[in-house]
Amino acid sequence: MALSYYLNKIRGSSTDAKPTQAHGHVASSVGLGSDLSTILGFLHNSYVGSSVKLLVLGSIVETGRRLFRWIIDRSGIQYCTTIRFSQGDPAYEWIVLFLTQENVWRRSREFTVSASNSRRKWAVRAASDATVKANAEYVPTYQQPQLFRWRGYWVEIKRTGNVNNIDSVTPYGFPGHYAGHGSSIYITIYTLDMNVLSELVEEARLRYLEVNRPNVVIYLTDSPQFGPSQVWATVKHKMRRPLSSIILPEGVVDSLVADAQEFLGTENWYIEAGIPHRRGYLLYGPPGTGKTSTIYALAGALNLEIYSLSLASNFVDDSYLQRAASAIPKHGLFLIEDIDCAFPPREEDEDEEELMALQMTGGRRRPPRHGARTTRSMVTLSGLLNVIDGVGSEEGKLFFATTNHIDRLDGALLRPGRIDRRVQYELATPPQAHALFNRFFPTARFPDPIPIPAVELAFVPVQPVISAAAPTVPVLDAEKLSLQALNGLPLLSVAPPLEDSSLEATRPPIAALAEAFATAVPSGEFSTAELQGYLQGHKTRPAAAARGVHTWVAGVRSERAESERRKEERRVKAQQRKAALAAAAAAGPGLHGVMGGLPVGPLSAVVVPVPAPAPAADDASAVSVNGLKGAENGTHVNGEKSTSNGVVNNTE
Ligand SMILES: Nc1ncnc2c1ncn2[C@@H]1O[C@H](COP(=O)(O)OP(=O)(O)OP(=O)(O)O)[C@@H](O)[C@H]1O
Repeated sequence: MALSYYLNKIRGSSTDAKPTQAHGHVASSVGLGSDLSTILGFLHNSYVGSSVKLLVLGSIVETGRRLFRWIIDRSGIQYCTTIRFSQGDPAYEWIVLFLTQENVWRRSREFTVSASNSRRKWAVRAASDATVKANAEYVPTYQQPQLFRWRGYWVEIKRTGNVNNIDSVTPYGFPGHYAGHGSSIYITIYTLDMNVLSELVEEARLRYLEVNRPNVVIYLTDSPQFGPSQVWATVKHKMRRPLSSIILPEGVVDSLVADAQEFLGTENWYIEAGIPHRRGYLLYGPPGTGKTSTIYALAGALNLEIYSLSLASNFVDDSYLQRAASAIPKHGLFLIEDIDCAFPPREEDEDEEELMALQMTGGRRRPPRHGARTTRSMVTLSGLLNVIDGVGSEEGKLFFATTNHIDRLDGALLRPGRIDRRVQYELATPPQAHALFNRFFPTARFPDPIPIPAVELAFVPVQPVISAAAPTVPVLDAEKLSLQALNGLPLLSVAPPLEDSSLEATRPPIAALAEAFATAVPSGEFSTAELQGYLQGHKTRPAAAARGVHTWVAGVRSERAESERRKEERRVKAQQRKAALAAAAAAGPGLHGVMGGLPVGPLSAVVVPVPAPAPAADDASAVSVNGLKGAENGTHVNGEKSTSNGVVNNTE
């Protein structure tokens, strides 16, 4: 009754009679029958009826869908396969390149733009004109699932992450939300054939190798923002460097390459001999002698990817190192640069560190840490050795370490099985200087000047040039000169009378200049990098480079002497401060502060004996701590004078 009343109301029935309470069974069944017919009639005629029908139909379809899904799941029928690629894993790189080449993100209308750099961003081509120089990269920030055809199969791509957050653009160009996890790409292939998936991944990998053929791929570690398993999150691509560009004593590079090649090709031998298939190399020597360059060139020659890690990074501890090593794929080259920073520093460095610690703690000595290690790395020696020995370094991995301080390394690291080969790098020798000069000035680009016959020179209409600074000689650019001579053109003065230009015009052959350069470079005094830096300043002027090298050598020597002097001064001062701070700490509560690295207190004064400084030419005076000049043998601290034997004069 009540229902029919309200239905009538909705239909605009004129019956306004209020529903009355039915009494008795008959009355109520009659009422129900009339309600039902009213409802049916209502459903038949109104839009509400259509909606209800739709609702029922939808429910049936959804139930059917769920039932179908349930049957598929239970019966184990696979109609598609999904795989996930996580950022930080090398396979992520392959698939991103693959998708970019397949033009999957073509519908994107949102991009992040960044200046081109060596970090790989699989950006889309913004300009249709290929001649437009790609100074910027346009990386799509499109997150919608994409469907495309590959070899006749439907493939669906999904990406995770907040793609609109430009700040969180990854080195790969795919933005995401990185609060503890990186971006992932899901690929679903609609086929029952599982092989198709692995074929797709293999094709992606091959394309990646092909694209990177001219490059060496270098994976670097990043702070663990991409999650615990994603350590090699930064990828760089460097042009391959030919092995011939590495200038080392005869045979060094070749034997390294041959050794590594042999290692990679003898996996079975290692297995049969029961020896872990890995090989460790240590390249050691002064900075700038070519250690890193050798490794990069070797990796390029052998088609290896480099996984480079610095132990000094503040997020690299034992467990991170372990994870990083085990994430390196087979035939990856694991590189640890400056491996010495996992070892205790030498005494003098320790002094400086201790001094800093004392200053930071206001003169109070910090309790020594357990293990008494003051290294700059969080990695322990045992952690490092475990990684070199352990699972992480097996599976055909080459392990390279570099150091400038082999003396700091523990013997345990250097034993065969961990480091199988050591290569010492030295400061440049004259033959290296010679080879470097030839590399800078190849005769193909700097042909020997064609000797001008005297009779021909007599007819050269040279403009006399008057200059106070330079001699008035015929000034001829070497290259133009030879060209003109070859073309039979009259020889003319073609350059202003700068000293360098005149030098170049009349220069001897490159071989003679290289010889002169090599003779002028003292053996074992300069690194190859330093010589390279010098020659870079004379890129097009071999004669000037050869002539100026004497002056350059003298200049660098005097700079070094000056820097040595300053270093010694600093060392002495540091020792004095250290002694003063130690004394202040020993003096106890009377002193309660440190100012400018020196202890200060309200009334107390401490005078401590300090080691006599090395006599400096410009500072023959007694030690001055606290900015006051000392007298005789005494040392002033807080304005008071000590006695010659260092006894404390306390003013209190
Ligand atoms: N032996 C060499 N042959 C060719 N180039 C060299 C050589 N040594 C140094 N260089 C050049 O000097 C620069 C620095 O070299 P590299 O980084 O390889 O030196 P390193 O020994 O690894 O130095 P560090 O110990 O400081 O890492 C590079 O540009 C490289 O081209």
